[in-house]
Amino acid sequence: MQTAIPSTREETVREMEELRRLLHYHSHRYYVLDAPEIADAEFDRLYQRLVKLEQAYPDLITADSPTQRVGGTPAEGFERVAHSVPMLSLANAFSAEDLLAFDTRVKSGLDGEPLEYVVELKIDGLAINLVYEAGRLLRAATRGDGTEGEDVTTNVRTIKAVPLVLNCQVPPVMEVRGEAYMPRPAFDRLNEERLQAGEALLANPRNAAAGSLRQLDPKVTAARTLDIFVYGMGAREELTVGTHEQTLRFLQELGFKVNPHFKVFKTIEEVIDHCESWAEKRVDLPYDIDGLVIKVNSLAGQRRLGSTAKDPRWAIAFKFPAEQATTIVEDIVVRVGRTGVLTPTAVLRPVRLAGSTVSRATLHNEDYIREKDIKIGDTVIIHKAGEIIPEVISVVFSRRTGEEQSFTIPEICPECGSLVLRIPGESAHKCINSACPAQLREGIIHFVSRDAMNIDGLGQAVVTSLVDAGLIADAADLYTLTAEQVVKLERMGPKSAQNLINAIAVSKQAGLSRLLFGLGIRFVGAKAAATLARHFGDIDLLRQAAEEDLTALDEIGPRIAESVVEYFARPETEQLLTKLAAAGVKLTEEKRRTTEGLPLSGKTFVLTGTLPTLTRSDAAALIESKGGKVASSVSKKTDYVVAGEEAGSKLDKAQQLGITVLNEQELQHLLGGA
Ligand SMILES: NC(=O)c1ccc[n+]([C@@H]2O[C@H](COP(=O)([O-])OP(=O)(O)OC[C@H]3O[C@@H](n4cnc5c(N)ncnc54)[C@H](O)[C@@H]3O)[C@@H](O)[C@H]2O)c1
Ligand SMILES: [Zn+2]
Repeated sequence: MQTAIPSTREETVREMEELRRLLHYHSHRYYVLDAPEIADAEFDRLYQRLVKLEQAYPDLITADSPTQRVGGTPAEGFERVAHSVPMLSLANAFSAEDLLAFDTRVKSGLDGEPLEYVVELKIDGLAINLVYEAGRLLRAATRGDGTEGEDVTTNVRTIKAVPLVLNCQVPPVMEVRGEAYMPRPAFDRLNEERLQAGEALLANPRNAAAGSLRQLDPKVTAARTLDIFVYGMGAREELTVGTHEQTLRFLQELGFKVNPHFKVFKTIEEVIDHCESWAEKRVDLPYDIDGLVIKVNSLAGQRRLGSTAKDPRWAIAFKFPAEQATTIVEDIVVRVGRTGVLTPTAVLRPVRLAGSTVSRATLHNEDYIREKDIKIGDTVIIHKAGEIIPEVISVVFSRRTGEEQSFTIPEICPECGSLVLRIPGESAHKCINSACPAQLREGIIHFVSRDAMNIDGLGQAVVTSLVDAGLIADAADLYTLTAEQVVKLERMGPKSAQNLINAIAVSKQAGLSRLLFGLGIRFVGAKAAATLARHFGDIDLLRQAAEEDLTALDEIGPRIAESVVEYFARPETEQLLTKLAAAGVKLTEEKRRTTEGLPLSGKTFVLTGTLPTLTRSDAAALIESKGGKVASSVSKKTDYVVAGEEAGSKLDKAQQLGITVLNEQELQHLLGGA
């Protein structure tokens, strides 16, 4: 999509019309049919584009523009209900800068009055308005277009967390608002059942929740295990609370389920830190959140700020980088892994996803491709959560043209030409050649990966060149490489060669747990590796362990134990370990790490910009080895900011907060000349 404003007015008019048409179409699919065709991030991009054009040409804003209206239209089949207080949407913030701008707007709206923010999780479900009369649930409605929603009372009654009668004295009429959602386990179960029944899978828990609440048969809703968190009130007569926080506590006392993770802050900087911290923590929640909601705490302040036609000025939604995106499968290629298994991979038209550009997604195996019916040329929705490689979750069948091509696993290995066989009883296909060069290469790629030895600068391309040039025949050979050898590789300058050698040297201290994982012992994942390392503390003790010593440990089952014993009995393992030890690679692990007594214990560092010789992760490893902590964003709790070339907003912030800024040399000095 273009980013510049079109040069002529006619072009702008045309683009705006097209955007409105697309946004209406997709809103209908999303809000009314509960069957989106594109990922939310793509919808948001189209929407932001329209906002930008409307800002440039305010006279071209039409009353029916999606930027002027809330949500969708109520669906057929339900009674319509008018909301006594409109149910608005929320403006979005996609970055710290957006939150700072929100803070500035709020402060000027309140003439600089002292201010507090309440930050809540943004549950990814759908808004429900609950009307209580004399303490009894009278009606429940969806948001609809904000003015009128659908009457879904009978269905909402099946949600156990919705109190039908309230605990104590309440005003004669009271409206409570909350988010109905489907917990992740219930969603996975539902999709599993649909898969068995040959029905279309639901795109995400939000759409599943919306679809479940809008069933004409309440028995279906009841079977779907929905839940609700409430977060505010609509009409609120005769209430004495003065802040949003008090409202939440009051609702809790009345017997409503309020999400426990809300917090009050005095500054926007603390709000930003808090929001960023949830980007990782959220994967541990049993339900989906798509961001956090920041609200002005004082209700008087909220009233003073008021609302636009679409959203309140006293609140904003901070959205995480998108985890889903829509793109096209341009090709399907096969990669041979370190165990010889062939993994089909989709080559995608590059697309932004969860903060990075993605051009590949795993397709796991042939059965997976069949099940999802993925073809070359298909438009697909892809998904990425946490650190996991993106996955294709579904095909947008309505975009099929008939030109798409089916894919089958090749019968001979694309790397060595040997025969490929399907492993009996599994869905995997495998190259039968145990000396297949792909296996060595992939083994090294695994060895240096982030959760293993974590060697920066050793990506796929460099490893491939090293293997192809015959410079390494096993992982231990990495440690005898010299900068002179490395610099001869294609696209390798003297500086990056030296950086690579530094990073390899740093990895010698990675410790037993990372090493064990990096060795790629069958069934030994990062977690089992950590358990083994913590328990044995030394690779020699682990090598002598019998299967029953291993299975005695929590989390180590017979399959892992058998595999570990078999691995250490191999002569080539013996050889490899001898070489690693000779190279000075650490083969032990402190049984428990404590930072007490270390020189940097209790100090928090933030790294920004490019340092002259150390990569970020090497610098972090050095700091941590001296007991320091490395954080991702600058706050008042930061002790030092280490800044290199092209340091950005973190450096500005450090200067604002008066935090000590170090260059690499000063850091090295602090580390004791390390
Ligand atoms: N993929 C598509 O085709 C498509 C189409 C239309 C809309 N969408 C997506 O829908 C979203 C826009 O929907 P929207 O207008 O409902 O806005 P929104 O969902 O971004 O924000 C408003 C809603 O947040 C919810 N919410 C959750 N927790 C809350 C809390 N603690 N306090 C207050 N509200 C809370 C409420 O339901 C409220 O109505 C966007 O993410 C957009 O990408 C996608
Ligand atoms: Zn092969």
